[in-house]
This record gives sequence, structure tokens and C-alpha cells, in this order.
Amino acid sequence: MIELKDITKGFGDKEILKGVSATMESGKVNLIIGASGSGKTVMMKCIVGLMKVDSGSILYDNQDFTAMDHRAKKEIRQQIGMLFQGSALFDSMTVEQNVMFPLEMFSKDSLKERKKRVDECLERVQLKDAAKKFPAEISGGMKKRVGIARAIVLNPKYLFCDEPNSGLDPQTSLLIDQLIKELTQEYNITTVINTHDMNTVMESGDHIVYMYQGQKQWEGSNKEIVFSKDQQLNDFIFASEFLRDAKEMRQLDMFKDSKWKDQLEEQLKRDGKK
Ligand SMILES: Nc1ncnc2c1ncn2[C@@H]1O[C@H](COP(=O)(O)OP(=O)(O)OP(=O)(O)O)[C@@H](O)[C@H]1O
Repeated sequence: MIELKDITKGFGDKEILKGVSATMESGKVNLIIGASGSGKTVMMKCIVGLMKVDSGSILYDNQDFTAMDHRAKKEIRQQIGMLFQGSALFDSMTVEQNVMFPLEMFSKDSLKERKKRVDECLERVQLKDAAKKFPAEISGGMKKRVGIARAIVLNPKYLFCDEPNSGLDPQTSLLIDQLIKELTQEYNITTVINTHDMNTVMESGDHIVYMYQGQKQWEGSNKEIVFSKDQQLNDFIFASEFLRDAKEMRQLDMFKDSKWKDQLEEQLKRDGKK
């Protein structure tokens, strides 16, 4: 679990993060969403330590990352996997060499063990046949899968993904979302995704943190999101008529589940529809 406690970050006299507290849960896909400029990337950079917060603290499984010395921070960083926007693969290396790279940097395993681990990861993302190919020879979706294999090769406890669906078609996006979700559950990873993709929000966001102008405006599950009365959040998520219809359909679908029945009835009463 990662906890943010009242973090602030500014540049010069411009305050970007204005006291954000939020929780990213283990074994869950945690999403950071919000309009452009709301502070999502700055927040993600602060969490992984690429930027230093001005105040507040960030706890990795109860250990205060913000108060750690360089060595302790390095240990946490070695438990972090990162999937970058655009995949950020090394063009001159084959797929398997790209996945091997973090092991060569940080692992003390023998070459045989490292090769075995690379094979396992490539198998897991269904890319064994592409092991000897170069990034220029594979599709955007395959590149993302190489990026995912590389991000998990060191068995991370925490996985950060920056816009994992950018530049992908809707079907490939879904497959990437599914893969990230499966890996998160299989290895009980605390996954944090910065995304603009509403499909990801509705389909795979277990826990969602909505940022608005440098503050956490809303936090909850993708089930709770369809019942939220927060105007900013609703304007952002259900921006089109199509999405508003989808929201109502999701509510009706959840109505079948007794767990949500009371909540929906209450909402319909409040909205004067019942
Ligand atoms: N290194 C920096 N120096 C100064 N200002 C910065 C820096 N990094 C980010 N900002 C500012 O912080 C604000 C939030 O930026 P951020 O990149 O976090 O937004 P975002 O929500 O991730 O947007 P997008 O969805 O477009 O990626 C912006 O006004 C941006 O100009």
C-alpha cells in the first residue's frame, strides 16, 4: 500500500499539489485521473521520488519514503517497476535484451537464471516468438507488452504506468489493461496508473483518485464512481451523452447486485426518478 499524507509541491511561486492525501491499495489497479494540468504527472513523479515534495509524506507499506536516506530510498526504488509512455525501449536492443536490462543492472542471479526469468516474463506477456526482434519490427501494442515484461522482470511490489494506452487502438488498449490487471492481482502488486482513458476507469480501475486543480477532489472505486454526486467528477468522467447513458446502464446493471440496490434506490429517490 502507498499512502500520501498532505503532500505539497510547487515550482517558484506556483503551487501545483495543494495538500494531497490519498491511498493506493495493494493488489489493486489504482488510477490517477484528472484534466490536463491538474497535477497527475507531478504527483506520480513525487511518489516515485523523481521529484521531492515540499511538505507532507509518502509511505510505502508504512515506511516513510520522504524521510529516508539515499540508501533506503534506493531499496524502495528497486521494488518499483515502471512502464513509460511510448514504452521507452532501447531501439538497438532486441526484445529479450530490453527485458534483460534491469536484471543486468540490479540482479545478482547467474546468466542462466536471468535468461530463465526473461523467458518467463516474455511467456507471460505472450511475446516469446518476438524475443529476437527489434522494437522497430513490432507493433505499438507489442512494444507496450515488452515494456510491461521489463517492468515486472524484477518482481516489483509497486508498478507505475504513465498513460499505458496512449497511441493504442481501443481493442489493444483493453488487452493491455487486462494484462496489467491480471499481473497486479497475480503478484499482489500496488499498481498506480496515470490515465485519461475512460474505458480503463470504468473497466479496470479498482481504486480511483480524481485530481482537480492540484487537489484530490474524489477517491473511490469504479463502482462508487457511478453513484458519485461530485459535479466536477461527473463533468469530467461522463462528459458526453454517450458516457452519461453508459453510466445509467452501469447503474441499472449494478441494481441486480443486492449490494448496490439500496444505494441506487436512494439515488433514484434523490433524483426524483422514483
Ligand atoms: N518541472 C516543472 N517546472 C515548472 N512547472 C511544472 C513542472 N512540471 C509540471 N509543471 C506544471 O505543473 C502543472 C501540472 O502539470 P502535470 O504535468 O502534473 O499535469 P497533468 O495533470 O499530468 O497533465 P497532462 O494530463 O496533460 O499530462 C502544469 O501547470 C505544469 O506546467
